[in-house]
Amino acid sequence: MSALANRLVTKMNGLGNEIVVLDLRGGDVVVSGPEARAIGQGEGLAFDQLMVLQDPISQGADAFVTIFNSDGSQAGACGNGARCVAWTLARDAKRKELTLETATARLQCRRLDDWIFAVEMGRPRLAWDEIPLRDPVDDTRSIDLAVGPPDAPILSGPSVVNMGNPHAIFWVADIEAYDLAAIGPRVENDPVFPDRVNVSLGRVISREHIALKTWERGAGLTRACGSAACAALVAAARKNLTGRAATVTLPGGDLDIAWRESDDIVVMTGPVEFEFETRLDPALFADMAT
Ligand SMILES: N[C@@H](CCC[C@H](N)C(=O)O)C(=O)O
Repeated sequence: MSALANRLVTKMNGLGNEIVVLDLRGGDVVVSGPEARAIGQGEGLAFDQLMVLQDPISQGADAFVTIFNSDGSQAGACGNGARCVAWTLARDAKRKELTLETATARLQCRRLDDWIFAVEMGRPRLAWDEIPLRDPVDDTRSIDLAVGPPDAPILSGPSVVNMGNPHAIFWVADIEAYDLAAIGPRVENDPVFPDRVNVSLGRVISREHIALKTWERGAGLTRACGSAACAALVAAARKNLTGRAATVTLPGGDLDIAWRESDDIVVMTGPVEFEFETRLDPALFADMAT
C-alpha cells in the first residue's frame, strides 16, 4: 500500500485559490508528481496547489514546503498556499510567528487575526536570467513580446518579475476584455520563458490599487495568485504606476502588498479559509508502484 494512503490532508483556500496541505513532517515519505496529481482526484480535493510539509532543513524553521501545481509540476512559491500552511502550523503550535522554508526562500509568516496572515515573500528578482528569459534584455519592466498578429497585437510589452516563480504581467485598460484562458497557455509555453511563466492581466486603478487576473503555470485560471499579486505590485512600482504598497483585487478578493524599502522584501497580507480535513483514499494510489 502507498505510504500516502490514509494520510490526513487539510483542504483550504486563500481567496478561492484551492489549496491542499499534506503534513509529512516526522517521516521520510516524499511525494512524486503523479502522486500529487492523484491526490487532486480525491473527493473535494481538486487543488491549484498542494503544499507538502517536511521536516525543516535549517534551524528555527517550522517546515520545509514542497509546492505542487495541479499538473504535478513543482513551483518555487505560492503566496496563498503559504498563508494556509501558516494557519495549520499556527493552529498546531499555538504561535503567531512561523517560518517556512521552500526550495527558493525562507518565509516569515505572522498571524494578524484568526484568519489573516502576513507573509514575507522574499526579494523580487528582476534580471533577465533570474526570471528567467531565454535572451538577454536590459530592462525587464517591459519586454519585447506580443500576443496576436504581428501588425496588430492585442497584448504587448509585459513586465516580468521573479517572486520565487516567474511572472509576466500585461498592463491593460480592462482585464475582462481578453480571453485569458486562451492567451494564458500560449504565453505560459512561449519559448522566451525557458521555465514557463505565470501570466497575468493587470489594470492600475490608482497608485494604491491594482486589479489582476492570472493564468497560473501548471494550474490554469485561478481565483487568486498571491505571488502574481506581489509581482504585479513590484512591476507597477518599477514603472512608477503605483507606490510601493497597494491593494491588489483578484477575482477571489483583495490582497495587501507592500514592497519594503528597508530590505527589498515584499510582504503579502490576506485571508485564509479552512474547508475540511480528510484522509487520503488508498484507491487514489492503486495503480502506482509502492
Ligand atoms: N497560487 C500561487 C502560485 C502558484 C505557483 C505557480 N502556478 C507556478 O508554477 O509558479 C500563489 O498564490 O502564489
